[in-house]
Parts: sequence; structure tokens; C-alpha cells
Amino acid sequence: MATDYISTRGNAPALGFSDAMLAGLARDGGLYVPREWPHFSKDELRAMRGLSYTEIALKVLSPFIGDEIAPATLKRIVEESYATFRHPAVCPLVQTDANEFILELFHGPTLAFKDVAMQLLARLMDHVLSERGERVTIVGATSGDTGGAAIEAFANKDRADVFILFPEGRVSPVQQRQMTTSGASNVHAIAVKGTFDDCQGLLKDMFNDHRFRDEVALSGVNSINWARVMAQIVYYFTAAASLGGPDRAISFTVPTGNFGDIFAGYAAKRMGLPIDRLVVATNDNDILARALATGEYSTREVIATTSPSMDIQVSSNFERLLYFASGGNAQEIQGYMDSLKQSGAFTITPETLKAIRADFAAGSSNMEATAQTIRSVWKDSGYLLDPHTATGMKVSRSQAASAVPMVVLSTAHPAKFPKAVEQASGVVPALPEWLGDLMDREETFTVLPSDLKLLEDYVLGRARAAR
Ligand SMILES: Cc1ncc(COP(=O)(O)O)c(C=O)c1O
Ligand SMILES: N[C@@H](CCOP(=O)(O)O)C(=O)O
Repeated sequence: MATDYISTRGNAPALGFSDAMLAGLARDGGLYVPREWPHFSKDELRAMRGLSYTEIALKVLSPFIGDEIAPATLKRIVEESYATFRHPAVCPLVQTDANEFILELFHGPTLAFKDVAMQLLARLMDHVLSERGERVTIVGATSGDTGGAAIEAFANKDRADVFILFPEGRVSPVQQRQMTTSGASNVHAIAVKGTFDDCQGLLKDMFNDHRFRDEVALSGVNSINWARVMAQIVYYFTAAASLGGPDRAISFTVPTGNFGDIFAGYAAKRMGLPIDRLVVATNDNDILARALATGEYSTREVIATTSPSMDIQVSSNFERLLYFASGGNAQEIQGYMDSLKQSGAFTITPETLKAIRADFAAGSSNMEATAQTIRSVWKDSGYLLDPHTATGMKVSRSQAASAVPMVVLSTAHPAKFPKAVEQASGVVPALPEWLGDLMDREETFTVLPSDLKLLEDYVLGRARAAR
């Protein structure tokens, strides 16, 4: 029997996989999490060695989905999703030092790790919606990469209208074009006058406005959606299988913003993967590193950096970690979230903090250190890092020495951030041939203030017109 999904705030109905996927945010404002973690024995993990990415994906995903999607259908969906990747290994590992590896997650259509989950999510949603004869309105918030990946995956799908909120002037020109040039009639890119936190706050407010939510059949593609996190768990298993797991522990450093990617690593650990350290790497927006050091989760003004996708203060999936670290105490989580809404801060209890520190370490890298890392890795290894991956690399290399292999997640291709990469290394990273004309394509987008009512009216008008 597959698990069902419960809300971190304990006040929403438990749902099966398909309903949780279509719901996005739980109706009590919480995030869906599996009630039970599937578990893989050492023998089952050993049997993953030598398997392809899609074969491991099927093993990892199936227990979360259960019998809601027929095995042959799931196999087809997984194979089609990863056939869009330009590398035969899908997410290959590259060795950069004796005990250091880079997990390249950027070989998908939009050159960021978001494609790994989004390609799958779009196909899973399309399948479930077709079976039910339903249609949804997807609203997404992005600091740059989720938006492009969602638009690429959902463009021209006839069961979804897609509205992507991005912070005006705070994404790279390549990221912006990936969102504004699709030409698809079911896609709407909206530049919001504000930060990513404003965009994500507006999105959550839309979910919490139940009248609006029901009227447009609102659904989400951010890592609010459990299925996004689920898909990201897979590459922790493929990396471990390549490096001799489970007979060798492995550590991971993850450039972190909304905490979805590293939470997927935590999930993999809960599922039996021997992970030694999970290292949270933040940029100048170092709220998570501060929270782990002090127990005070306290928001500050968002700083615009050279790794814009991580310019986040309100880190959505941290709520999922708090839930598990507190032993599933929904009341404690509701208290944290109330305090965050009222004062922009909360204090983690000593017990919960202790549980978090048992699995996680953290560090941050400022813009200068990140540029220096791009420069030195290029000079020493001839490997060109994007600024997000460089943030991870800098933090990883600042950790105490260990005999355990360290895998740094490479979350984006350097060509998405050419200015920062060129300034740091002197090298201009070229876009791949299939995106060669991106910067010449015609843009279509709307600029709106950070105002819930105006946004809801905009979405409602267009969603109605599409029906
Ligand atoms: C390139 C890149 N790196 C890292 C991150 C941080 O990932 P997460 O939000 O899952 O922590 C993001 C955005 O999410 C991103 O786009
Ligand atoms: N960095 C992200 C922010 C949203 O993250 P998500 O994983 O919750 O979708 C982005 O690039 O948009």
C-alpha cells in the first residue's frame, strides 16, 4: 500500500498522490508530506548499481505513487520525461578532486535542475487531468529557473493555463527570455514589482483564498507541490549508486534557496540512503545558515546577488523539515508560521534544532567569494561553474575535511548567467545551439504591482476566457 499525504499544519484532509499533486498547497496553508517514508534495504540499494537513471527513478517514485498510475504508464511517462535531457546519463557525475564530485543537473531543456522535476510533473499532471477530464490553472512563483522550466514543460498543454510571477528586474536576461518568449497561448509571464518572496507570498495567498482557488481550479508547480520534491529525490539515489552506495556513505552540498532540493536529499536519507552530511549552501541571503547556527529564523531585506535564483528569505520547504525534525508536531509548525507572518521571525525549539543539526550543516558564500571560486575552479580544473553551483562549491570546500566523498549539486548551466561568469573568469559561456536565438526572440509579458486583488483579477479574467 502506498503512503498518503498529510499537511504539515495538521488541519487539512489527507490525500492520495494524484490529489496531493493537483492540490499543491494544503487547504490549511501547510505543505503535503508523506505520512510514511518508503524504505530501501541495503540489498535493494546495491541492486541499483548499474541501472539507468529511468530505471532507478521508477524504483524510487513507485512507492510514492502506488497504484494510482499503472506501472506501464508510469514507465512511459518517466522515459519520455528524461528523453528530453541532452546527456545519456540524464544527471551525470563529474569528478573534480580526489573526493569531490559535481552532480550536473542542468542537461534538461532550460539548463537548470528544475527540468528534472518539471518534465515529469507536467506529464504526470497531464495524465491525471486527462483521465479525470479536468483542467487546472497553474500559478507559479519564480526567482528565475522554476518559471522557465514550467513554461517549457507546460507550453501548449491543453489541460492547464500557466501564470508565472517573476520579480521584475531580478532575474538574469536569459532567464527572463525563457519565460517571455514561448509564444504559447496558455502561458502568461507576469513581472511583479517586488522580490521573489513577494511573488511566493502572493501565490500562497491565492491558495489560501479558497473562493478564488476553487473558482479557477488552482494548482501549483513550485516545490510547494510534493511531486516536485519527489522527482528530485531520484538523483541522490543515482549519485549514490554511481559512487558505491550503500557500502560507502556520501555527503551532499546543495546551493539552497527555497529548500526543496536539499529537502529531497533529506527524504533520500529517510528512505535508507546512507548520507553522511547534507550541507546547506546559501548566498548573501543567508537566513538558513543563520537559522542553523543560532536557532533564530529571522528574515531580512532580500539582497540582489549574482546567484539570483537563491535570492530568497522565506524558504518554503524549511517548513517540511521543521515538521519532521519536530517529530511531526503540526501545532509547533503552525506556531512558527504564525510568528513568521506576524513578525518575520520565529525561534526554533532546542529539541527541533538539535534534530536538524543531526542531519545538516550550513554555510554561506558572498558574491566576492563566489566569483573567486568560479575563477579558481576554472583555472585549476578547467571546469566552468555557474554562480549558484559556485556558492555550493565554496561552502563545500569550507567544511571540515572528511574522508567521505562530497557531491556538490550543480543546479544551473553557466550560460544562464553569462555576465557574472564572464566577470569572474573572463570566459563567456555560450548557450547551446537549441537556444542560440533566445535573445533575439520577441518577448511578451505583463507588469503588475505586488497586489493580490489585481493579480487574482488578471488570472481570473484569462482563465475564464480560456474555458
Ligand atoms: C540555479 C538554482 N540553484 C539553486 C536553487 C535553490 O534551490 P531550492 O530552492 O530548491 O533550495 C535554485 C532555485 O530554487 C536555482 O534555480
Ligand atoms: N529558485 C527558484 C525559486 C522557486 O523554487 P521552487 O523550487 O519552490 O519552485 C526559481 O528559480 O524559481
